[in-house]
Parts: sequence; structure tokens; C-alpha cells
Amino acid sequence: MAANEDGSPLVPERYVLPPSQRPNPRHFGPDASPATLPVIDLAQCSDQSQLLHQVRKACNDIGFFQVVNHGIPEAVVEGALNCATDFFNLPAEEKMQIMSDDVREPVRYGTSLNHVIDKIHFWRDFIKHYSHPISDWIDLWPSNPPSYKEKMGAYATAVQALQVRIMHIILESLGLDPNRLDSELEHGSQVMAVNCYPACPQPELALGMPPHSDYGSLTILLQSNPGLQIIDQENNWVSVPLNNGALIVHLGDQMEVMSNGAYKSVVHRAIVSSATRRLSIASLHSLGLQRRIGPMQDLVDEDHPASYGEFSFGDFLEFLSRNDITKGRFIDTLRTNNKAKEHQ
Ligand SMILES: O=C(O)CCC(=O)C(=O)O
Ligand SMILES: [Fe+2]
Repeated sequence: MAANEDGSPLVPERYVLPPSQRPNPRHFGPDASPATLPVIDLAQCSDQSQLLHQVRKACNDIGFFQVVNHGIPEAVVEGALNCATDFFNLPAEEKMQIMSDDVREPVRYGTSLNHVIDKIHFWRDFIKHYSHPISDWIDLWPSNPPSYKEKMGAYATAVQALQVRIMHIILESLGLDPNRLDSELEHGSQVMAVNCYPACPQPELALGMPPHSDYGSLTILLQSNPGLQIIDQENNWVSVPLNNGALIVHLGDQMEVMSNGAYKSVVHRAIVSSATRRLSIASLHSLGLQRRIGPMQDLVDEDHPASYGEFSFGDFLEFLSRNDITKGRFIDTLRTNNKAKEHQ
């Protein structure tokens, strides 16, 4: 790596973002002030209406909340972070054996986002793998570190069950039968994106992951250190504080479309740090990959016409392969320019 005159290393040119896309220096200094963002206690079963109210408000306002008392044991969460750390500590040649730019590969390691079309690279290594139903995929996961399958498998299974529970609450908060998507959730997909953001000598010039919303219904995210930022109601980037024991929930584009815009998918990005390497594990859930998703019929009427066209996972992959995601969002291509906007 090239160095400054004083000997400190420089970020290679291909990671340097244009000034307008760089993270706000405020987030790196002593003034970095983590925002107050919704934290929802899933164990408050005595007051279901309060829980529904909190979830409805969070989904409506920003498409984001954290959950505590979610029932996944700390040892399972720690196990997943530990085996991810061990994976990224493997020699580069070993990880390179499963390196691929083909987004259809069921298990792939990569660095940066999309080598083929991205002009700018991001400060990230990752491994992604399909995870549900686990018996279909686990044999394809890395055999090294030796504990990877067992530990990541325990976490993936627990998170899959948690997302069904959270989907039930979300559906109920929309006034719908909480079980109405059960068979779709059972046949839906789960992709684990295990991200590693190495310490970066000039974090104010680069990003670990560019602004985007997730494609699916829900994402459940675990972070080892702060670094996740989301767009809040006032359209500002805010840092998500590290809340020990909490898991982060993002609504994805499928949820925004299914709810006919009542709920929003959250735009988020990952910043990097000069002091520490950061890991995150995103469990990306979606309804069946072949299924075409549109606004749910119960949420469409004369006053609320469908605000989005239908789409499938194939449409999303096609968008990804043809477009630079830093330039526009997939969901924007689905918006129908109808009267629904006037009613919002
Ligand atoms: O690392 C993070 O906090 C964000 C990861 C993420 O957005 C993703 O994998 O989709
Ligand atoms: Fe994401």
C-alpha cells in the first residue's frame, strides 16, 4: 500500500470515493453521537398491543428497529461471530478457492461488491451462502474452520425461526392474519452475508458497503462493532449504536412492496474504522425466489391503489448485474406513478 509523506499508509485509488459519497467526518471524531433508535423488547408478551404499536411505528417511520430478549442464546451469537473471525483469518489462497463474482453461486467468497461493473471498490471481504432449508446447503459451506458448519448452522437456524416470529408481529401490525404467509416463509430463502471490514487507514475516504436497501422481506443483522449507518426520517445518516445482546432488523424491498408502501425498506451503509476490523452477519430473508411479489390484496383498495409493480428475485438479479447500485435503487424501478402517492 502507498504511504503518506509521514509514512502512514494510503487507501489505494480504487477505494477512494468521490467527495459527495464520502461518509461524514462527524462520525469519526469525538463528536460521533449515536442516535436514539427504536429498541423493541420481544419478551413483553403481557402487552401485545404495545408491542404491535412499537413495531408499527418503527416500520412506518424508518423500516428499522433493534430487538432484545429475542431468545437466541448469547453462546450461539458468539459462536457465529467466532467462526466468522476464524474464516476471515484463513490464508488468502484458501479463501480464493471459493471466490466468485457470479451472484448465482450458492456459496461464494468475494472482496468488494461487483468486480465486473463497479468502478469503485468497497472496503469489504465477504462470504455469502444460502442457508434455508439448512440441510440443502450446509454441506456446501466452508469446511475450514472446522467448527464453521456447526456454529454458523446453529445461528442460521435460530435466526430463521426468529424471522418467522418477527414476520408474524409485522403482519399483525398491518392488521393482517399473522399466519397468512406461513407456507411462503417455510419455502422462502435465507442467505447469510458474513462481512468483514478490515481496519482502513483513511476511513473518511472509503466505505465498507455503499448505500442500499436489502432486496428481501427482512434482514436480521449482527454487528461486532459500530459501523452500520441508516437513513433516518429526516433523511440524515445516523450510526446504529452497538447494543450488546440486541439484533438489528431491517425491512427490505419485498416488505415495502407487499405493504403497498405502508412500511419502508431502510437505506443503510457500512462505514469503516482505522482502529478495528469489523464483522457483521446479515441474514437476508425473502419469500420464494421464483415468486412474483406485489402489494398484498388486502392493503389495496380505491383509496390505496397499488403503488408498486410486481417483481421476482430474477428481476432483482438482472438489475444487479446491469446496474451500479450506487447510482439508484431497485425499488425505485417498481414504483407506479399513480394516485397512491397523493394519499400518503
Ligand atoms: O455490515 C453491515 O452493517 C451492513 C451489511 C449489509 O447491509 C448487508 O450485508 O446487506
Ligand atoms: Fe444490507
